[in-house]
Amino acid sequence: MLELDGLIHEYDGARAVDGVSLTIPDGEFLVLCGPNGSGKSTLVRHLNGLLEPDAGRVLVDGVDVSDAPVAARTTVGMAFQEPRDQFVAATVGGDVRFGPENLGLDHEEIDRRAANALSAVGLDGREDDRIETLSGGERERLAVAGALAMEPSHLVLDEPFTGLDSPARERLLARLRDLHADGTGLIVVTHDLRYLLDDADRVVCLADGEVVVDASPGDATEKLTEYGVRVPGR
Ligand SMILES: Nc1ncnc2c1ncn2[C@@H]1O[C@H](COP(=O)(O)OP(=O)(O)OP(=O)(O)O)[C@@H](O)[C@H]1O
Repeated sequence: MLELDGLIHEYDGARAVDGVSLTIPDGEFLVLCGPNGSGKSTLVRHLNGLLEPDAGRVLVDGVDVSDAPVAARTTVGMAFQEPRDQFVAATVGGDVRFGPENLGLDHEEIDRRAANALSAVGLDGREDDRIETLSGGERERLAVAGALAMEPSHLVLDEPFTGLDSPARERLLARLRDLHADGTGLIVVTHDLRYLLDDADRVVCLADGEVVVDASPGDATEKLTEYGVRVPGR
């Protein structure tokens, strides 16, 4: 379970997250939406200790993330919108294998995870490609594959559909549905709900760093348009 308790984050005195409290049960598929600059990326970076709260607490399975950042990073996997700094190896295969290797898994398991993750994002057969030769969209897909390969209990994806064409988007959506069915918690950050609303359990919308909607997808849609979030059929 993930718990945010009165989370506040400021950049040079400007409040990006303004007292957010949320409990996210294991296995929940949560969509986190809101207009540009509403604090979504800042909020999710707290879930695995990439940022430290100015006030409030973040707990992963009851343990404060500040006390156990390594455990939090194993439990909560994350892939970002602009993955420039996320790569640790020179090649696609090296990068996607890096996380599982660090978990000390055996070779067969690492091979299985790497193959599954690359296939989910349509980068199968590209293991030997150098990352510097990938397009922007391919880099985003590789960042998602790196998070998938960790097989974390909670997977956080920040705008994962941005660089994807329609077949790639469908493939990733299918993988997310499978993960959810298998019990993985998903938190997908997006300002465009059109691809996700049918699958999500819950929609949370931020505006100016505060939670303004926290509802089932069916109940949330009417309010979301007020906050500039695209919903199906609108
Ligand atoms: N590293 C930073 N330094 C200073 N201010 C920042 C930094 N990162 C974000 N901010 C500011 O904090 C606020 C929240 O930004 P954040 O990126 O969390 O929002 P977001 O909802 O993810 O936005 P977007 O949808 O545009 O990605 C914005 O006003 C932004 O300008």
